[in-house]
Amino acid sequence: MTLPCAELHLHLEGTLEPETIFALAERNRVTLPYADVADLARRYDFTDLQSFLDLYYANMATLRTAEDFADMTTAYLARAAAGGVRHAEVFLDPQAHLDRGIALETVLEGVSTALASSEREHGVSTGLLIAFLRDLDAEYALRTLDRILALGTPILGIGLDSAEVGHPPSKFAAVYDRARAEGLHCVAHAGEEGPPSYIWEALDVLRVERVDHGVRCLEDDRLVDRLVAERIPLTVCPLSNVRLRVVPDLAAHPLREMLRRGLHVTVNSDDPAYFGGYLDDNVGATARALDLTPADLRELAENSIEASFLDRTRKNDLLAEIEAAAEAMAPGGSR
Ligand code: HPA
Ligand SMILES: [Zn+2]
Repeated sequence: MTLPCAELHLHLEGTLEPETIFALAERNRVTLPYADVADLARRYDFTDLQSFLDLYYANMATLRTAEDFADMTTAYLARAAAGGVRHAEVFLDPQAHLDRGIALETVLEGVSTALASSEREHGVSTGLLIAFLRDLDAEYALRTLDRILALGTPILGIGLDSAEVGHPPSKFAAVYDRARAEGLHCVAHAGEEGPPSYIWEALDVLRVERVDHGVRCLEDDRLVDRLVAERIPLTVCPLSNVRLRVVPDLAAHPLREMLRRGLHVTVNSDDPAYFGGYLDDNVGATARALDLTPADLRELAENSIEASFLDRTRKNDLLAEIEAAAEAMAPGGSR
């Protein structure tokens, strides 16, 4: 059994399983360049972030209608709930769909409809983070943000994803200023493939409240000290880091070192359909590879709640659920 927790780093489009991609292709009469599901699954042998992104964007061609976006979101929420997720703050890449000629309204309607019924249907509260593609220009991001705000779709905040190296956070200063002025939360991918200086920029220029990935902070002691002192959460994704060769294998993953150094780390799945597992799979595999203790697992679950953008009351309720579950799992407990 996994402890109740929050998932804070999850790309909805990264939850499209090979079987779903084929089902959507058939429904929308999209011709895929793969012979069958097994042929597609064989291509999930990535060498770096870009090799994954190429396939990730290509497979989005199967998403056409609001129903497709709703079904993708619902399938994720059901699977996440089964793995102990009680709150999810999820990324969506609207520009990747706009660039394929899908209307913003279609994308947002499908996703937000599924998110709105999640608490009732899956017991998972939700928030939507709009991610901007950092390899595209900042003016396009700003235009897209303005259009989303004009539509009035409820959103929790913004993030920055896609190809990191060569696209430092400072490029998006104006976008983050605008989002903050609108009362939105601000997060950004930094220090996945990019250097520690990108994490500094995300903090100093974008003034992010959380850093997505951030594992390369360990190359800079002064940066680690700052992240600890300011209690900035890092949304770490262990299986993603292995599959994108940020680390050689799980046994070499720095998660335990990060915990020991006092960093506010959480475990997340990033793109679970592509990287070999959902949040519970990430926690389980990492716990085995790194010999994490029950106290470590409880700290990770508690961190995920504290690092979320939930209000204090809901955080306290979920922390109480974690405490009860941890006690039930302890030797002599009821489970
Ligand atoms: O892990 C990621 N990194 C950057 N961009 C992404 N887009 C989806 N997943 C990722
Ligand atoms: Zn990510």
